[in-house]
Amino acid sequence: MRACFGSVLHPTTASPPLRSLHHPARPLSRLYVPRIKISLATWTNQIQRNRVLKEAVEVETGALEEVPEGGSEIGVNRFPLETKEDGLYSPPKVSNRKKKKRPEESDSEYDRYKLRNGKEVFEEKAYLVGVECKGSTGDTFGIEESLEELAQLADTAGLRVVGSTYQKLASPNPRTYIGSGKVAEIKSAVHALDVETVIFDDELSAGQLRNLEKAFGGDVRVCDRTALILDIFNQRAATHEAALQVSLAQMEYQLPRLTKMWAHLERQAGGKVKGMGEKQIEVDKRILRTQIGELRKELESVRKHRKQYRNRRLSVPVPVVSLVGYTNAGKSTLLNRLTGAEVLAEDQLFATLDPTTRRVQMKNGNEFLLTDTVGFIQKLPTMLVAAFRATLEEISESSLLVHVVDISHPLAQQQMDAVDKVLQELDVASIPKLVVWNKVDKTDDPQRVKSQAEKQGVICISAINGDGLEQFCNAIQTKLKDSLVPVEAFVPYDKGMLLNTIHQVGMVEETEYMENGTVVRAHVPLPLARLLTPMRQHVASGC
Ligand SMILES: Nc1nc2c(ncn2[C@@H]2O[C@H](COP(=O)(O)OP(=O)(O)OP(=O)(O)O)[C@@H](O)[C@H]2O)c(=O)[nH]1
Ligand SMILES: [Mg+2]
Repeated sequence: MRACFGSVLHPTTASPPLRSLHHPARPLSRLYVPRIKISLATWTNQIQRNRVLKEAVEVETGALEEVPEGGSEIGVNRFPLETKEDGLYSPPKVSNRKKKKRPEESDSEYDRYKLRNGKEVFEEKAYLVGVECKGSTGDTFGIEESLEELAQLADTAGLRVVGSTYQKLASPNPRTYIGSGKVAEIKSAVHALDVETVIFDDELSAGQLRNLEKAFGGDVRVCDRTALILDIFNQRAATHEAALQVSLAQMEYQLPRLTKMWAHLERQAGGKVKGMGEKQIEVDKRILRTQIGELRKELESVRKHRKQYRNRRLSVPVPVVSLVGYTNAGKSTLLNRLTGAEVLAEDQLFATLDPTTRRVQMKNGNEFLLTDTVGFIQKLPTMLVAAFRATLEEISESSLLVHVVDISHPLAQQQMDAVDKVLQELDVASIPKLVVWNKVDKTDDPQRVKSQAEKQGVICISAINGDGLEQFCNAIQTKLKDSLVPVEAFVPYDKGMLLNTIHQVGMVEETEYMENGTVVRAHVPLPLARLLTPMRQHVASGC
């Protein structure tokens, strides 16, 4: 038995066993307990290790036949992400018969145990499938580029991609997403390459998942991009809150996909227990709903604590600047560079899940808070972004959004569009935005990129070597000023701290020292303007 992406279900009570999400034949004995995080890869380990050990024993005892020299073994690299011009994949010409193993193949199975994120994981073989709908606009990701990104996601999740294919369709097939010819073609590729998981580049319905698994044969798991991203989030969640919100998102993803999972039992019983599957789904759904409810309650209490901390932070009204952008654009590297924070920054997708906030002090003494947030990706379901409420709150309460773009990426423009789309969905398009082109050092012609940026009024930086950061901070200051509120207030001398804060976070134009206090004219962030309200009234009446 192998687990599906995110389908780590554990029992809390003596409930009937839940079945694997996409695989009725694989019973999952326990219902979900969110505190225990087991990713697809780690879950697979023990089962796979047993399989490998069994095969090794069989080899030792000569239970398996030798494969002749130059036999029909398929190397995993023989079909690396290749499709023909027309998008049609030619399945390898090998028999579908169960392949015979050589002794050294057991060793190569051992090679598939890798250390990822500090955990030993078994690299499952994955095969990727995409669909390009005719009429889709050319300014978005092309199908090959989207599949390339899916391969990166699969790699991040700890899978080994052994091949891919795509199909051009007028519209997806409601039953199997792809056409029947393509299903047959993938089936032979899957068997020839010993594929364990087929990943679709778009979200599939419960029916499509079930039909595809049935079509590919018992042992192959089918999942989609969303489930893959959820699995990465599950592996990477580092804080209690992140773990809880990923678990919740996984369960919410699973709930509608539990439909008719038990229909196979009716078939096994020759149709004598009609309705049994139906009842079991209801039981499973009820258990899952109860757990979703409990998880929500737990999340709420964790969030309450975080809110208290945020409120304390907001009582010092320093403007908040949030770094947003495509995953891997260099947001965390920029935060680290500017603040000396030690946020994990690496060449992997979704390295950051939890927001981190640090104070940045500029040369003129002005300050702002800089927040690093979870990266976005194309085809990211809004429900998934919404799950990261902490990130959302940070973004929506910012004075300024800095959109970090990896300008060295061949699809920089498409990535920018994808980020803008998510920001629109999050309803934060009204917050002022500053676009920065990062990784300029990595481009072929940094000088040309810089002059292009200048023409467009965009800041060019290299977070890794610090190039352009002073200009970047100045641009932030100018932008922040646009979002500041002009105030004129009388600050009594016994409220000297407040005057300091105005100097720290606002822009002071004029100060006048009176007998009992200071009259100050400045631009300050909205929260500070609110704090100063009584003193502004004082100005109106007393000066
Ligand atoms: N050459 C170059 N590499 C950079 C630059 N900035 C970041 N990187 C690299 O890009 C990779 C991703 O950087 P991160 O800071 O983790 O990116 P991120 O936007 O935080 O990514 P997520 O957390 O996944 O959303 C890392 O390997 C960085 O070293 C840069 O200015 N130049
Ligand atoms: Mg990051």
